[in-house]
Amino acid sequence: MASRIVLARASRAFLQKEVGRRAIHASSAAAGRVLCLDNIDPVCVEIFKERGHQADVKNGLTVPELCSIIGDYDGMVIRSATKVTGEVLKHASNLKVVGRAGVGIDNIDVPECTKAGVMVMNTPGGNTVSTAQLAVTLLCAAARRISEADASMKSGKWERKKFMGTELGGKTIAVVGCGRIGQQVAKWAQGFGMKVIGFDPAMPKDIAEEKGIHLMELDDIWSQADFITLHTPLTPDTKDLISDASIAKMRDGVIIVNCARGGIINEAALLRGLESGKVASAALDVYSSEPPPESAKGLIAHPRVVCTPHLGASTEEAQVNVARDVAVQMCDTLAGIDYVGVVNVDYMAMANEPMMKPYLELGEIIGKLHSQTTTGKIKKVTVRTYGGKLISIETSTARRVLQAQVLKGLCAYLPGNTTIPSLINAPYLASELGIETAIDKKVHQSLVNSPYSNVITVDVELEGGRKRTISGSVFGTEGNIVQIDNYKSFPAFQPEGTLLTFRNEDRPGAVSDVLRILSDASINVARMNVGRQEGELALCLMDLDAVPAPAVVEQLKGLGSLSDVFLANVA
Ligand SMILES: NC(=O)c1ccc[n+]([C@@H]2O[C@H](COP(=O)([O-])OP(=O)(O)OC[C@H]3O[C@@H](n4cnc5c(N)ncnc54)[C@H](O)[C@@H]3O)[C@@H](O)[C@H]2O)c1
Ligand SMILES: O=C(O)[C@H](O)COP(=O)(O)O
Repeated sequence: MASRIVLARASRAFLQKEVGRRAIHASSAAAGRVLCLDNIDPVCVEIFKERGHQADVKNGLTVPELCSIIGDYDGMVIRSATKVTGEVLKHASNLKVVGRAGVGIDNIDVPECTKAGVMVMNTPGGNTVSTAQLAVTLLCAAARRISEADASMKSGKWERKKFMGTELGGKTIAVVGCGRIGQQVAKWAQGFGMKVIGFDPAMPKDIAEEKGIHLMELDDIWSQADFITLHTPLTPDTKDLISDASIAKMRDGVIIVNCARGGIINEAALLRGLESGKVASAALDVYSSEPPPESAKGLIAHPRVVCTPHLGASTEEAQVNVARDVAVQMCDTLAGIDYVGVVNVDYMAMANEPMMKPYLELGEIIGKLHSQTTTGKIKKVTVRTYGGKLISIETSTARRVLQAQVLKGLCAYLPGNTTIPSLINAPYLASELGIETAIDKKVHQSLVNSPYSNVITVDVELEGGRKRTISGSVFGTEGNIVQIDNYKSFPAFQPEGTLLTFRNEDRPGAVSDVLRILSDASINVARMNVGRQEGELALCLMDLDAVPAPAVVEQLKGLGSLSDVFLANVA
């Protein structure tokens, strides 16, 4: 028990620290510090300053330099150059949000950010036109061999016969990834009179047809296309999409354009395709490593490769767009007003809805109570919501945010957890700790025919099959615990501060022994609740005005009439 008390105190210190560190609610619109990296357009800093934040611009930082200063910042703005790794996050003790001024987030370790309770956002849309324009420019340049002809002329030659090109009109272009940029490229390709086919698992066929894109299975695309243009993110599914195997299925003389991400093309395979003549030409803006290493020089130097150094978003217009978007989005998020562009957690706006407040507070208390009044490893947590006002706010987002808040409370006191839990990382932490989670809309059997509405029930399954259930109900705006396991006649109560819970023999004197020990230790009992069950020990909860010393709890544990003595902090 002593070790549980030490843990409870340490965890409380943890939580207090967390409140100052991570809480992002509408009330905390205080000025923050934001670090702007990667040559972001100055409009970004202007907006942060207008909104009362301190914004520092630093370009070209080394990883150690970044690690040494990031602890001072609430927000960080990056483009593709800065890598947000676990190492950087270890030093980012105040960081709340990483804002990517652009689309690709493959330079950000998103799971590590989630684990650290840091939101990640991007600004899709701001550089769509710019990047689509570069893709079409490269497509034309590759089709008309512009860079070869340019190099030839610059070397003093006049080689009119050498650079025979190909027309786009009447040819088929495959757009792989039909999102914002892919659709824009498709539109302009149609302007050239091209037939557009495409592949995108997330795009409905009818919408694609409306946009003039004939969707096909990926495997069927290769043999149909004269041109292939890539517009997907780099994911495990898209890594090495262009490989020896896919190139072998392509038409002879195919032209490939990549303005999406290096890594989608296997560069060694592409070089082999160019050398064999299977691939007529390739146009590349992005590389598997940037700047490309020595080993990629053969590809870049190939005469039939047109290349640019990741310039898709490098137009004045796009840079202003993404810098403005990221600043506005981050200011709103830091103020708890809005969460546009956040990619790693989708329920923050719901969490800030005023009507959610009492439910979230109650859910967190139930989570804290569970982990502090249970021995044994927690295997599964099921959150149930039922009745009254809850019905009107019951969306899947509301239920998930409630589940996250319950898990936040639970993880704060869970042995084995060393990470500060937050609304952002709690579901991740629970899963890392091997806890299965579920949401259920059915009322728990202990509350069938109960008079309570607006009920949150949390069932916990422990290793070995034991189960525990705690239910709470919101009365007006106050959360109350209304049921623990199957104990009957349990008066509803609002837990505050320090709770002593125990099971006792249901006979005269059992509870008064406890009161005597507490009184000898000068600890006042603010409130007391007792529940009973036929043939079982009674359950007693006492709200204490002070935290008993470990020796006092040991004395209580020594009473032969008690079992399951726990001290819980629910503040
Ligand atoms: N070169 C540059 O400077 C530059 C600039 C902007 C964006 N980009 C890159 O371009 C990519 C596309 O940007 P966007 O704004 O169009 O993003 P987007 O999210 O609007 O579109 C991406 C599309 O790819 C699809 N997709 C995902 N996995 C796929 C798969 N396995 N196969 C086929 N399609 C798949 C998605 O469903 C989505 O429709 C981004 O990943 C970004 O990294 C590069
Ligand atoms: O994903 C993106 O938005 C582009 O790759 C742009 O990257 P950049 O901001 O480094 O130019």
